Amino acid sequence: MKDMLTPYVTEDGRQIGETLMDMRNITLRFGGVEAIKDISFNIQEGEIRAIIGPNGAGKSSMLNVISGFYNPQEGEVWFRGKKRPPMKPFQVARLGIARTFQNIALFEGMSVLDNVMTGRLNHMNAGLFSQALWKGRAEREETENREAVERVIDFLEIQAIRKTPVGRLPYGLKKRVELARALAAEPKLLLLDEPMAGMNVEEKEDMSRFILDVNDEFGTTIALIEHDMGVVMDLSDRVIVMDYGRKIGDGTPDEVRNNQEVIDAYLGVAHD
Ligand SMILES: Nc1ncnc2c1ncn2[C@@H]1O[C@H](COP(=O)(O)OP(=O)(O)OP(=O)(O)O)[C@@H](O)[C@H]1O
Repeated sequence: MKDMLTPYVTEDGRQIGETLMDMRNITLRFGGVEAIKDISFNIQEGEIRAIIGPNGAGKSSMLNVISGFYNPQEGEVWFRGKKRPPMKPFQVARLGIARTFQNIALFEGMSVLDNVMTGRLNHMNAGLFSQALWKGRAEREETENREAVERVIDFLEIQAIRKTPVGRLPYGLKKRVELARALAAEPKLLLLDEPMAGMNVEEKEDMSRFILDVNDEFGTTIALIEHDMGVVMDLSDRVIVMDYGRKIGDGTPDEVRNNQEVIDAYLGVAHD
């Protein structure tokens, strides 16, 4: 296997950079349940990195550790060359990590535009007091936020529904709006929790295209959990396979496909 810790160029010519996120010996427990058992892996700048595994393997728990929803009992989280102390999710978001959720978490009564705008909250620094003191700065910030939101709305081709309340949209479009909101934050690392869940074939194709375009055009590094194996193998540069809280495989889609332990886990071979 090639040394993935150094920058490399993918088969489709994308430049992958240095390590962006480094998870070192992570263990996460819920009471007596070890959801993550001593797992290490890295995510390199520009990569599309998938986490797969059977139900209950610990995938969501891992995404929740990355996004600060859970702080692991053991191990270290390194981001952009610095060890990250235990943090709250909003602090992690400020570092440049945005996410979408398995069950869509949008404001159903609000328009698409307003929902996407909430993705800019981390960029809104001018409080009421400073707005009064430095009106110019607050106005500049407002313009920047509007422009960032409009860019994302154009990019994800949701201009036509920008005024529509999210509650009236079909499922596939809601998922796209959620992606838009995460992207509006201009994250360094984008976490997608089952972006294709519940979608039909056409919606999955659209979502795959948008994920690839986001990665290609914005250079956003992406980590995703996804159950659709075809999608995972097509989209990802490298795949981590979890089973019962352990990491049983890590490598390119081909390496993972040919890993006997991974094959056994998916075929349901009994554990000792
Ligand atoms: N908040 C929690 N409290 C207690 N146990 C939990 C909690 N969250 C997850 N677990 C347990 O941790 C283990 C891993 O769960 P997790 O949801 O991370 O798996 P998963 O691979 O994402 O599963 P799925 O594919 O079904 O979403 C499971 O045994 C689960 O019951």
